[in-house]
Amino acid sequence: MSQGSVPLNSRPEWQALKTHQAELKSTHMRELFSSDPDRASRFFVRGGGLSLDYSRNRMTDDTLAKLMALARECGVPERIEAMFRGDHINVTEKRPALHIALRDTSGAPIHVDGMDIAPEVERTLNRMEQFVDDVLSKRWQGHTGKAFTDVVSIGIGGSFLGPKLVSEALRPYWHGQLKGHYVANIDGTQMAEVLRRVNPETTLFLIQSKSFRTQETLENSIVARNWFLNNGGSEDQIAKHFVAVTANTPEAVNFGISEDNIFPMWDWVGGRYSLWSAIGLPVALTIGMENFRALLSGANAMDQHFHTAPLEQNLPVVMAMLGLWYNNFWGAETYTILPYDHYLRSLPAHLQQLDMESNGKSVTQGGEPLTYQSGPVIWGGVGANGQHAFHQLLHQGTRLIPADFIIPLETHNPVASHHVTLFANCLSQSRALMSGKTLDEAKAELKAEGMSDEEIDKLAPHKVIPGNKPSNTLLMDKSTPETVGALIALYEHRTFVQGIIWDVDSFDQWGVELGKQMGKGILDRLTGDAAEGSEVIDSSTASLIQLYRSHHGS
Ligand SMILES: O=P(O)(O)OC[C@H]1O[C@](O)(CO)[C@@H](O)[C@@H]1O
Repeated sequence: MSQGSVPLNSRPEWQALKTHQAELKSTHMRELFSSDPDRASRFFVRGGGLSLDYSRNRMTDDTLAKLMALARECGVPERIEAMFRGDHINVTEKRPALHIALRDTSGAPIHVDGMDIAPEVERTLNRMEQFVDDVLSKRWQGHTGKAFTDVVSIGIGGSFLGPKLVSEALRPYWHGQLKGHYVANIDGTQMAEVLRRVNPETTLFLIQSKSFRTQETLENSIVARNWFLNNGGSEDQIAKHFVAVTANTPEAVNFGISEDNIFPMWDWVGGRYSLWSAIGLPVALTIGMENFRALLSGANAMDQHFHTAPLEQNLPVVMAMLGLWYNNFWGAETYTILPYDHYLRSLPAHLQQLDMESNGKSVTQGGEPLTYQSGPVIWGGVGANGQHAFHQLLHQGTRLIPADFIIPLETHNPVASHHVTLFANCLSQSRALMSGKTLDEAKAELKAEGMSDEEIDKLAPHKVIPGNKPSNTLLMDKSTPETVGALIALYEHRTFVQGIIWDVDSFDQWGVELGKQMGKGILDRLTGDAAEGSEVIDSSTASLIQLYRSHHGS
């Protein structure tokens, strides 16, 4: 629902933040720390097993109060309630967004249009459990009676990024019986590389597509089926090797998947929020159902926190409002995610889809053009590698890029003194971003090295690091199913809260449709199948098509 007639950026709470930003602009975070020794303990919040130090932000108590006033004015508490109640918060598609229901193990009813969906969620989890158990106990085997050794998951976007992230994040929990592979891309190289490594007698394929209409997934699934049939399998054995997860059972059946092998999805779960559903099957198969349920319960702990904590102590809300502070009041165009944990290396890619597909919008829920910025560009990479690559720009570039540092207090792999060194790297990066180095400090350093005054004057400006670069530090005890679940749920809710303030529909993705629609026409032209009198296309596309066709002699 649109939030009334006063545009967001004309409201008093917004204007107050604008004025406040102008006042705070010339204050360096160094000053904020030196004038306020309790800062770190005050700007610290815990929730769902995670802890957040957000003291290294361009903010004071007043900033927090003003940000929360804006959150209240925009109806954040009411919209959180609406989500948990199952209201149609996805307004353009007229449906709820109830990923929280997938991890609610309380048994309490959750209604979608008057129907309690909790029993269906539990039934599906039990079916997943049975399936995982059948495969792992070798009751469900390949067509020649051999146990499965590999699972190939075919899906793209939300039917790929979430499960892949969680599989990697929970590598220490793999039971080792099954090796997981993911194929998303329509670039045939990915499929070819996977098929080269697996055996048709011992490979299980999971076709993951909510719509069962996604071209990449369908074409890859056809390749997998043909490969199976050309390598010893027969039509009536497909049921032993192909399982689907979809909300579109008729299409999956049409494709040749046995109805018994189809796990449900629901239209009240968005693709990028679906890893908690049967789309998580590749994860459950590699870590076991008990660990998968622990993942759900970690996410549920974050849901409870999000639902009940006051805004000022609400982790997703605090992170959302700080992100918005830089996005809308300080001109930050991008936001970086820096996991200091090798197991979380795919987190930036997952959050990129989660956030950019959700909040990459330019009209309000009521269809009015936005007169302020919505979601930023999300990017990132694993620390400490990034320190030797892109961190230079964070430290000395001209852009303001807020960062989230994410690190577990304990590693699964206590190799030499690596973890404590990694931890030191993480803390020193966020500290360096905050404090920087002044010209006087740079000069003093060079002087101590014995450099001449003339050389110092030339070199010192290059050694100045402005600092005052904001970051959050998110901590967890260890990367476990529970903490990884909570971490992903935290970012889901952070995204939702920002969408509330910007008054966009965070649960639709109409923008991706145009490329899909145009793809068919261009494919027909590339293959020479375009009908007479097809739509006129621009000269750039036409000449690139020509280039491709002449390269292929057509
Ligand atoms: O699960 P499906 O229906 O194949 O869709 C895959 C992905 O495609 C998208 O629609 C974007 O193209 C995503 O929202 C979704 O996660």
